[in-house]
Amino acid sequence: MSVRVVARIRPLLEKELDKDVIVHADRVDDGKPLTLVKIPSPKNGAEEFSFAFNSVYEQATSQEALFTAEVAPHMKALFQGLDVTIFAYGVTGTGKTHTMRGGLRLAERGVIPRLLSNVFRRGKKMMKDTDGATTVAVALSYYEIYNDKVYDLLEPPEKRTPAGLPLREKDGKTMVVGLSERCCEDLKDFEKLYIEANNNRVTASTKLNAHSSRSHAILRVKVTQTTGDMVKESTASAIDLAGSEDNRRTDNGKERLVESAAINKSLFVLSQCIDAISRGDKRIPYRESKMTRILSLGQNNGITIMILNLAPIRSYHLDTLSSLNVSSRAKRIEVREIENEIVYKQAPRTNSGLGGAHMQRQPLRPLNNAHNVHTGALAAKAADKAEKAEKPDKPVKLFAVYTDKKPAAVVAARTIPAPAAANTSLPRQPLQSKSPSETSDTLPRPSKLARPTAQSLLRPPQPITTTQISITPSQIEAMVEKKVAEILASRAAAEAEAAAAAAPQPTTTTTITEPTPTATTTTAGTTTQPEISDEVQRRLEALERRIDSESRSDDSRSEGLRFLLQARQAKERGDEEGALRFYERALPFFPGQAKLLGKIERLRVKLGIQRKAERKGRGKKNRATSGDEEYQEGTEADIDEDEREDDHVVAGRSPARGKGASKKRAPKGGKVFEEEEFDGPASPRARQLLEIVNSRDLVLIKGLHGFGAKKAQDLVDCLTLRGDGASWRVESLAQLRMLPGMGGRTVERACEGLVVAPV
Ligand SMILES: Nc1ncnc2c1ncn2[C@@H]1O[C@H](COP(=O)(O)OP(=O)(O)OP(=O)(O)O)[C@@H](O)[C@H]1O
Repeated sequence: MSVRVVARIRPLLEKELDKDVIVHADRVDDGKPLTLVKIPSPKNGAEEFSFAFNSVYEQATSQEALFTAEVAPHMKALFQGLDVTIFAYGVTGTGKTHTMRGGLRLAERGVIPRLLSNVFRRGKKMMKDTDGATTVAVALSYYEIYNDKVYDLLEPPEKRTPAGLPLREKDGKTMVVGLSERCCEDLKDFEKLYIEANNNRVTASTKLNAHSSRSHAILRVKVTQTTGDMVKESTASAIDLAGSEDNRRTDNGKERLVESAAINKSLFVLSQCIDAISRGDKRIPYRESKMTRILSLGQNNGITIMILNLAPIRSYHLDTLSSLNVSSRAKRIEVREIENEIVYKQAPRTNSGLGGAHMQRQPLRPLNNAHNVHTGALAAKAADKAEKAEKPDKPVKLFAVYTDKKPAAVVAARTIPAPAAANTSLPRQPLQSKSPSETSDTLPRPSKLARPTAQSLLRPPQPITTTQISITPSQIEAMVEKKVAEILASRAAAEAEAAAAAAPQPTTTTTITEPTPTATTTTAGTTTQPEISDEVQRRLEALERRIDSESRSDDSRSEGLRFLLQARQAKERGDEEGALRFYERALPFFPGQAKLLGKIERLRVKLGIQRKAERKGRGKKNRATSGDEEYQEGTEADIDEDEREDDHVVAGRSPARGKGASKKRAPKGGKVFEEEEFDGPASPRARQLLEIVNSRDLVLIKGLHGFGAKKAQDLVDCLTLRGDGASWRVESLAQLRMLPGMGGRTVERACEGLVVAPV
């Protein structure tokens, strides 16, 4: 199923006039529902553009009507185990926060409080209908992404660290490490938490909106249904994106401009993701911003609803066209409606507690078992198969990383229900407590998550009988290697992950679960899956730790890149001292980087700041000189401000090049691009330049080599006028050269300024 995209036109605000209204809802035919948004061409008012959506809501639409039509129908699916994501998108001041949060009065309450009210009501009904056999727990996490950093809104601002919380991919989902989660008993509980948390959100006044959200806010509502020892978990996410804005209209000051750049960049990346998915590209640039990583549009399973908020008046004309363009393409994104797996409760592991809504750590499992892999149809098929084979009732264990050495009675004791909702806000505990010497005497080791058949879900779980098995060192090696490959592969490429998830998922897999002559035994007709020795367990844990630390280093790298970006922005503002400060702050993240050292050195010289080495006298002169030499040489590992992990081509001005660097990048004759970039097939660099130009994003265009504010502005105006609105695109560098104010040299320089990232 596709992402559902609906548009909502807000009513006129005070001081807005009827005569300025240019956006209308319309229908394809009389008697059909409203599905079209109509807006005149900015160039020729007599001409009208029409954009089709799944549904369109007029100015007069009430909060209740929107919720009833768009969100309430999916509440049942949420309780069936599907994740539901609702996000509001649009220009600043168009009503996103009003739609998602709304006002305090009953009629003005937005999607979020209504969603919570619905969840509590359903939960209570379910408990009542099952005479308490099923319990429903609701837990919230709430965070914002501000200037591409993640902050927990349920924690007071004093607790924020400058770097924010890191992200991590796990089981195909992006999670925030260290995020707190609060249990919520009822609507009152929620409201208290929510109001308090919203006070922590970064908002500020812009000319367009007195309370503009300067951050993307993400509320996650985790619903946990427990029946006996079966646990079904699903999450509703409500996302209020910050508004894209045109800085010409906002009168933003310096700080607001930095925020705005971050907001616009993440929204630009979102639009790039939407474009890439709708074009069917293999590579989707999710990782370019934290917001797109978290939103994972088209990657996440479940139901996704995008609400496009629109202002009806002329002063938003071009912005409205641009957001209509983006969101109408989002309709083409396919999402898989796949329920979350039911899991069996297990005794809490002592090393749990990375924190966050999804952060209960579990033993490493095969990837195809770690995703939401079974549809209702598959589950039914599995049940059918199980019945036909007259297999025993107990759940089939697909993968286990612990050796059960306890007698069956002890194993059975593990099925005693664990506390319903573990508070995952605790800091992460070291893993050492899992060593057998510390746990085996007093605590039984936690049981594994077993993948149940649908048949088995209907019956009480049986104790699992296991036997000690032996595995050779080479088998262990093979298992660990396979696991490493699986995990690294899952992180390596979004496309590989999407392809793997889209492919039919086998119900049993991996060498670990495959019975081998030594690993499988039969006891009283019950086939047990192979168990894994403590040694494997230890190695898998070491692996987990390695992956953890790798993902942390990813985050610190992006932190460093952020400083580089800030340095570049400062440089462009002419604030060389600021630029120097940011370069220096970036240095610890890229120790010894020749190019970075060179930049720092040159700025210091320019600003007349004496180098430490010079101050300390001759004796140390050599060391300082070697720094210079390093810069002159350039190295393979040089870092550019705009470097991005996943991209082949990176936007932005290329940093000043040392001899070595220019040698590397520029062909003879000083040209860093090939002639074909102008007339022949578009090179990656040319495509990147065209993408930036076609984005009409002033901040990005201003970042191009040789572009100042005026040239960028002229180009955006020219594109808008030239092509009857936001849909017209410059298709080639030759075409770009022909635009007024461009010319060969300008395009050439802009192209030169783009840095081709190493492949
Ligand atoms: N459907 C609506 N009915 C009544 N008032 C609305 C509606 N939509 C928006 N508004 C009003 O419009 C103004 C701007 O709305 P809001 O703050 O929700 O915009 P926004 O898109 O979230 O802006 P930003 O991105 O800057 O945070 C607010 O005063 C809000 O009350």
